[in-house]
Amino acid sequence: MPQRIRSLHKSFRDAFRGVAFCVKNERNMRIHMVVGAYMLCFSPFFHLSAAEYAVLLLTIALVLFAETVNTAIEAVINLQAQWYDNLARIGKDVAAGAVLICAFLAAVVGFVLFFHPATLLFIIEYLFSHLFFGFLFLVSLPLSGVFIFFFPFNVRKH
Ligand SMILES: Nc1ncnc2c1ncn2[C@@H]1O[C@H](COP(=O)(O)OP(=O)(O)OP(=O)(O)O)[C@@H](O)[C@H]1O
Repeated sequence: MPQRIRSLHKSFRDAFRGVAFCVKNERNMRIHMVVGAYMLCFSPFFHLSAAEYAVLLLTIALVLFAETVNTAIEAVINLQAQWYDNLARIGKDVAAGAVLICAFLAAVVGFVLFFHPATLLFIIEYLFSHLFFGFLFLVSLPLSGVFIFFFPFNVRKH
């Protein structure tokens, strides 16, 4: 493999490893992923426009971005501050605050795009009348819980 391709391949591999680290070690990351996945799965019921889909995708990406940057900041702070340190606390609190702001924004976007009581009722009826999808939805709930709280099952932090 030529050197340039190899270095491109390596940078992608490193970036994927970073994302995988967040998914394995950050429960909040898994919560954001599950919520984002449900939003995308149910979005066809809401007949979103292209612009609304763009807002939805950007919002999901923003929350995942904030969580990954928060994880990176935590790791760098841990490298420097092994013990209690006021600046370390401020750095971690501010980074967590950035995630909170993005999650709050995502909740508002979700409310604006998806709070249509008639459509929500239709979805419930749909899940009851289409047993396959109803079954899939029911099965997805405990699986999501297991993914959020128990994944990756046997990997220790760091
Ligand atoms: N070295 C430290 N010195 C002072 N306070 C700290 C230190 N490490 C962590 N803290 C405090 O504990 C909080 C949680 O830090 P921790 O490293 O456990 O992050 P976390 O629980 O993984 O956070 P998140 O849920 O955002 O990923 C921080 O927001 C900070 O207030």
